[in-house]
Amino acid sequence: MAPAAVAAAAFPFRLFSAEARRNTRSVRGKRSAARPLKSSPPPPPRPPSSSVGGGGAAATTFTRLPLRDAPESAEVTLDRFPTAPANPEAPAPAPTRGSSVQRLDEDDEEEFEVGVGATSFAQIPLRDSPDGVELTIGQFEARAAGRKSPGGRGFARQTVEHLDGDGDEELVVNSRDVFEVKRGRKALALVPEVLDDDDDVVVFDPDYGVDSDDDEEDMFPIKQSQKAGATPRTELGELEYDDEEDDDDEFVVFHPDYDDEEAFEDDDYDGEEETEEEGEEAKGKGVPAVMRCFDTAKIFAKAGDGGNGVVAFRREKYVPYGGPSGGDGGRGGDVYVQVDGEMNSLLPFRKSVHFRAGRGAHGMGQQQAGAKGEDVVVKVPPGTVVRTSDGGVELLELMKPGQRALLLPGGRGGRGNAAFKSGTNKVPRIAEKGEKGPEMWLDLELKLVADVGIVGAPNAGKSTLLSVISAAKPSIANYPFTTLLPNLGVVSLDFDATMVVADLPGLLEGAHRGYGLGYEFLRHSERCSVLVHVVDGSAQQPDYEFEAVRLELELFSPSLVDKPYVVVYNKMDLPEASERWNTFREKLQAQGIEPYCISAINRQGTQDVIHAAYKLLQKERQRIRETEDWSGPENLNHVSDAIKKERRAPMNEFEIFHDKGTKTWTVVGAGIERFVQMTNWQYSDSLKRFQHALEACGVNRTLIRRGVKEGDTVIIGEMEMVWNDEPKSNRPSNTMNTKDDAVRWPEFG
Ligand SMILES: Nc1nc2c(ncn2[C@@H]2O[C@H](COP(=O)(O)OP(=O)(O)OP(=O)(O)O)[C@@H](O)[C@H]2O)c(=O)[nH]1
Ligand SMILES: [Mg+2]
Repeated sequence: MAPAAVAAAAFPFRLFSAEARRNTRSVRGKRSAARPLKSSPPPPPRPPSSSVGGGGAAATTFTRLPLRDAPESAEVTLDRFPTAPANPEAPAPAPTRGSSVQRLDEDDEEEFEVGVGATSFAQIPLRDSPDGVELTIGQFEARAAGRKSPGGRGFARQTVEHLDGDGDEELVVNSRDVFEVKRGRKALALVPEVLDDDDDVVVFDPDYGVDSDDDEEDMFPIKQSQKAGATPRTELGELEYDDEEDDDDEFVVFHPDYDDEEAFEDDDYDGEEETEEEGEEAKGKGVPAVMRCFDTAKIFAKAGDGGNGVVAFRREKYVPYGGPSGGDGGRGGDVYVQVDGEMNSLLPFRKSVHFRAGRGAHGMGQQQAGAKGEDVVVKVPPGTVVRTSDGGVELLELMKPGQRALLLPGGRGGRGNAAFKSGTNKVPRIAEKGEKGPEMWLDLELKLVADVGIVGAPNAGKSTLLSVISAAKPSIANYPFTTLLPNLGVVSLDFDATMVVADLPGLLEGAHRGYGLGYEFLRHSERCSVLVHVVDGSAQQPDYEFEAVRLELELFSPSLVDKPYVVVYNKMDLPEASERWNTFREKLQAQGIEPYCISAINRQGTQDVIHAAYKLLQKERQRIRETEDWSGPENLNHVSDAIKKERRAPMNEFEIFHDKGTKTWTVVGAGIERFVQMTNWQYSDSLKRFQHALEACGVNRTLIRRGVKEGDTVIIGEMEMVWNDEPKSNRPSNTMNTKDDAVRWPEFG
């Protein structure tokens, strides 16, 4: 049943745009003709309408634009007015006119409905713009034919990119209709270029993040230029419907409330991507290229939506009244994050940004449940920290190869009508939609992971030591703070064993409070299993220096001083160092420490240090293994646990916000919003159940108590309704207690 018809039921709410809200992002049609463009920028600011475009493509072309926004039988005429071409010399395109109605398949996931009028077709001119400028290319009026029309005004906009100098190849990066209806809201339509099937014509789908596919990687950045604009024409004309063109177009119509900004929210391609070369230079000053490129990444993850449950009844020979047999939808696929020991950078995430698990299959007749959606595994290198992009909350720290976390659990499948059978309702005409899978943007950061950290005062010779024991080439100089960022080196031992050694910036007194450069890197040294403490033998008081650095470590974190460590007395080639060696050694021996002496620069004594450190490392690894066995595996699924918990939120926990100006009441509550999201309005029993739910969980009562008035708007999740004061007798009050209609609550989990 169409939502409009459902609305006629005698309940306090009249539905007017539930489906529109729900479908704000759905897309129908041929994807090949109009592929989402990943690297599209948000639309540029509108050019001043007075400036006439120059240098645009010679040809103005047309596309047919199906606008479907109507109840089934309504007819809408959409009049459109072609623009003045960007090139004033070129002839203006002929006005065209069209009117048609199209009914989309209700079972199709990608169908959409919009609450403004009827389906109609129109032609609008495309591609008459200079590069990268958003143009208003036509204006039109929309009205419903043969009935009192809501009336409205609209215009079409597009942004074009010319791919090469001679203008042969071009790309419509953003083309949409904007129309306003009387309520003062806006509706947007994204339209594809359909004249040819070339892949170079791409429509920017604001939901592209969710629909990404691998091809998108080939997209190139788009440079924005604000060179010119075009003049919109407002002259009226009639559009002609062109039968020749295929009408299997992809298009999106947004709900009136849909916000322009929001449409591009998922697009994290900020200026950096567009002007990669210059952008990075400017941004990354002073940061080594390797650090700024590969140590952070931003990705989008979405768990699969649950499949829909269906309504079906058994129809068999000799079984005259077969019961309900609609199966449940399958669960959506999950998103996992897993540590891959082979990876050592976040570089791959520059290319693939979107990770979407598959949606669950819909239920079928004969009580067959739909299949579960496919899981997706995001592979990250060891040492990856996962945070929410929004707010920077740390979610996971994934250090060891093989670690795996369930990050986003797939949406539950909707129940089919077989699940709604009860003693009082033997022919339930109701089924749920699948639950939406959660989605989020995530920031990944790769932390330094080294087995051994070289610590010590500035200028002690830490980098020199690393340079002689590994192939690393850190900068070495005779002044403090030569090392600004940690250097990593892989040390190979004789017996085919390796360890990763980090040379850290020098530690000063006060480092634990942020003095010097050491603070950031003390955090890194927390991840090392073993420390090598280098002491400058040529210092005035080497033992005092040693104590000071130990104290800094302790003040920063007691766990650091508890780490096994090796003390290395350096610069033994210098006379002042060798003179003080014995005193130093005795002092440390008194504390139970056996120091090593080396001349890093001459590579003397360094092998002993390596072996000593490696021995400690092996012991430490063994210890970690044992304690891990004892403490059991870490629970890495707390993010999905939290999401699952929220899914169980009771429906009667909600808050109501009232906006007096717009007479809007917004009901906010995870439980009730989930209920709304899973309600499938195409089934006749759904509205009844929904109304019962509102009664039972106290939404109606609370609204009445707070003074809701006839005609006020009530919004719950994706559902928007108008409050209707009904005569008492029609109120569905106490329906919970009536016999004929037991309310079945959604099962959470
Ligand atoms: N004579 C002598 N000089 C050394 C030795 N090891 C390092 N040096 C010198 O000490 C100075 C500092 O060396 P680095 O390796 O840069 O010291 P660092 O500890 O990394 O210093 P920061 O990075 O500034 O904390 C350089 O001039 C080195 O040549 C050594 O064994 N003998
Ligand atoms: Mg150094």
